[in-house]
This record gives sequence, structure tokens and C-alpha cells, in this order.
Amino acid sequence: MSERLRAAAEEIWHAQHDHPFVRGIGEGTLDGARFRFWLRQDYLFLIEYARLLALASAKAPDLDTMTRFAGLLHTTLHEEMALHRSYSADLGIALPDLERERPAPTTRGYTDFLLRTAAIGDFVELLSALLPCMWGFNEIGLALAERGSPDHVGYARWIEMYSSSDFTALVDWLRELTDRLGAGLPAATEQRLRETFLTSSRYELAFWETAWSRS
Ligand SMILES: Cc1ncc(CO)c(N)n1
Repeated sequence: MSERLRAAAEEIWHAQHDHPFVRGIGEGTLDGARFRFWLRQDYLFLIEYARLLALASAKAPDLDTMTRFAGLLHTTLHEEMALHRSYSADLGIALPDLERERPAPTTRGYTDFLLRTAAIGDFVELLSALLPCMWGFNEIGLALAERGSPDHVGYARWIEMYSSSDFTALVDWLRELTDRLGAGLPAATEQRLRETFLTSSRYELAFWETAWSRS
């Protein structure tokens, strides 16, 4: 099912790869103010995203899945958010300021959508909402890593995080889980899951666009 979801969102994902913010990360040309805006908003995003992972663990259909989501929650809080904290330290942003940031409408809209889906949808729907977050960042990270970044690039740590073999393995696992739980669903259910996947994909694109144009 994950391949069909990805195919339905091709245009949106293509626009993400092509977005000047994403290209700027890869080429090392993204200006500091835009990255700074993204970093502050993404930290808020990750706090809510961590709640989503906690809900996924709570709603997991079996102990193994519950354990993996608890691990993913831990990795997000301690590794992915550590990346943001280290960039913030470099940029002179104090931790309390990072947490006190006000969410931009896109950040608010996206995290509300994710948590709403987790709260009232079933587990597969939650997975469909979550998949574009991790899979999208991994696909972008891998594409940028493959293109290679010049040595002077300050965004190398960003690219390393999202293209790492650990992050890639997590995405592979999440896709397998979606394929397993999404197998043989009625067409109307898959249609609903596709809409959820598309909504998250649109928010992913809007997140880059907001950081590009609002800062
Ligand atoms: C908006 C957004 N989507 C996905 C990820 C990856 O976890 C992130 N850090 N931020």
C-alpha cells in the first residue's frame, strides 16, 4: 500500500525535492534567517510529533509494535531533537526561547491534523498520517546525500541525520508495517487513508514554503 500512497502524492513530493529551501540545504546556500525560522518551528513540530508517537505506542496492535514506537519516541526526543538543540546552540538561541516560540499557522495546522488523526482515527490511519513525515525527510536526506555536499556546507549534520542508516531502517520498518496492516482493505478505506497521506504530504510541502517565505 505504501507504494500506492507514494504514487498518489508524487506531484507534491516532487515539489518538495524541487523546493528552494530543500535545494538550499543540499547546496549549502540556504540563508541563515530561513534556516533559523525552520529550526524554531520544527522544534515545536517535534514536541507535538513526540505526542503522536506516544499515541501510536498506546494504540499499537501488539507488544512488538508498541515497543518500536516507544523506541522511536525516545529517538525523536533524544537524537532528532538533539540535532535541533545543537544547531540552536550554534545560532545562539537559548533552549527556553526555543520552547517558548509561537507556532506559525502551518505548524499549528499540521500538528493539530496529526494529533486529531491519532485521537479519532484508527491505527492504520495514524500510520498514513505519520508516514509522509519520516519517509519524506528520509527521501530528501538520501537524495541530498547522494548529490554530495561541498565541505563548507553547514547543513551536513542535517543531511547526515535524515539520510543515516538508522533513520532509513526506521522508515523501511514503518512502510512494512503500513503494508502489512493496510493489506486487503476495502477500496473506500484505502481512499480515506490516501487522503490522510496526501494531507500530511501537503503540510510537509507547506512547512518548507512557510520557512522560505515567512522569515
Ligand atoms: C515538518 C517535519 N516533518 C518531518 C520531520 C522528520 O521527523 C521533521 N523533523 N519535520
